[in-house]
Amino acid sequence: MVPSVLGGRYELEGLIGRGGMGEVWRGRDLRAHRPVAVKILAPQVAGVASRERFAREARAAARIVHPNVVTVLDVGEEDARPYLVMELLTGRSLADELADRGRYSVAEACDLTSQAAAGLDAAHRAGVVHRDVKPANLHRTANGALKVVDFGVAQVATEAAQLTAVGAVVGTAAYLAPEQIEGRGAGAACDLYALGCVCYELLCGHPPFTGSAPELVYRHIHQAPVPPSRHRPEIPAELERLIMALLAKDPAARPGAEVARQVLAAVALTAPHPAARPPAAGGGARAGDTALLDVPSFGGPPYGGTSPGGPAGPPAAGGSPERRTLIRLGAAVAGLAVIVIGVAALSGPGGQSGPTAAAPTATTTRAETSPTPTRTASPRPTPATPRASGRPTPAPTPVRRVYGGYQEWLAAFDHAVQEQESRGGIEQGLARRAHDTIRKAARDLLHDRGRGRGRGDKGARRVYDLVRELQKAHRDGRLADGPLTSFLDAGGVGGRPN
Ligand SMILES: Nc1ncnc2c1ncn2[C@@H]1O[C@H](COP(=O)(O)OP(=O)(O)OP(=O)(O)O)[C@@H](O)[C@H]1O
Repeated sequence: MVPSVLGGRYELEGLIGRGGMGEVWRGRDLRAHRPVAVKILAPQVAGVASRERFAREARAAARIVHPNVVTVLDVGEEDARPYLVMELLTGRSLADELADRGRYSVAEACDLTSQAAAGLDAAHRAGVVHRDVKPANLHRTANGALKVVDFGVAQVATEAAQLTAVGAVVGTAAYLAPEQIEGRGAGAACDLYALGCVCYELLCGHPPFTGSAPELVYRHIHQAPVPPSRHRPEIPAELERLIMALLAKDPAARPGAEVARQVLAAVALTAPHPAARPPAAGGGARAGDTALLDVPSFGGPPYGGTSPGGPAGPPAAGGSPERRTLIRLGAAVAGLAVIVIGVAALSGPGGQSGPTAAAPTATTTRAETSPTPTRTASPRPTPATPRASGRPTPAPTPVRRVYGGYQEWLAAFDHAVQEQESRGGIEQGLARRAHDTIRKAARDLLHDRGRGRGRGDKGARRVYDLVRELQKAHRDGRLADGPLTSFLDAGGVGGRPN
């Protein structure tokens, strides 16, 4: 029996679902007058030790404020049953979606997994490990944002289970890292292993290992996964390398969440977008041969030597492959970021002034849903000053300072177009052209790979023309106010057209 009001504040309105740990209810915060979701721990996992641990984990989870992590609002206890109050999510879990629709397109799978990686990165930096990453704990909201739910709950379940059955492992066997199974500690790297399993499943329709629980245990520990491209030949090579690295048996050999996010976001951007370009029937050549991001290996200590269970630090210092990759990418994009800011400067009112908003305050449109933007541009960069010839001079603080790179800025641009499409207010043809231009520019940029200016320059100019076209469409009423115009306003590409 569950009381109808918890803590004198949260009124329960209806059961959303039941899991191994308890029940999730739709409710209302009577004090703040807003809808909430309430997770109530099942009695069998609500022993005294578990209750204390649950409260600790919930408080830790509440520290993670990120657009890709469900917001924990409160934690309490009623009749010896601990409960957790969260933001109420719209949409459905990826497990439900997978069951209904089967595998995802490469672009969509990478976009979703990159969002999950962003959430995990924020958690790991806050010292919180999820330990039960799986499609059922990844929730896609109605506006397309992905939220990781159930942080820290698995640890409570593990401890509760160990009280009753020595050696019991809690988690979903298909996503358990070898070190978790063997009880060698479940640090941040176990979330990366599970993320690799999830990405594999979104792409192939099934996780890397299947079978009964004992078979799964054996396979996670001893078997090499079948490369996902054997199931789906169009999987790009760099994506396959990432997935195989995430599935490394040795936790120290797995990449960190931020590296995973970058690779996934880059692949999502350049993989064929089903809405814009339906994939050719029957597969065909491996798209990975037009590699985007060179990620030769993920050797080295991705967690900077943190102990199991500790936070994932930034990429290892010195010459680790991860770091070299980032530096190479940075070198490749820096010149172009400057060009784009430069041309943006020309698009300001009158065509002469500096960029009106070269210092966006939000990273991507997804970040708008967060009460606290994840990264902010501070201090405000100095605007680029166009030369008399119209060619830009290098901007001292390029966009990449805010977006992490031109590639990422393009990804945010593309995402803004997608968001605008999902809300309406943009002509279909215009949206399709925008996706095509942005993705082609991203491909051209990677083609250059730091070899100096070439196709990437042309791509940057096409992006500039696209911005102009969108501004004109806004003036002509073919593009309504929304996520895309906000992006253009905030993204260092000139002021809103008059
Ligand atoms: N904040 C939320 N807002 C809306 N629905 C939610 C929220 N959190 C969880 N749910 C939904 O509630 C249902 C039950 O979730 P719960 O976490 O208890 O179970 P599970 O994840 O399916 O299983 P388990 O806890 O055993 O891993 C799921 O359908 C889940 O998508």
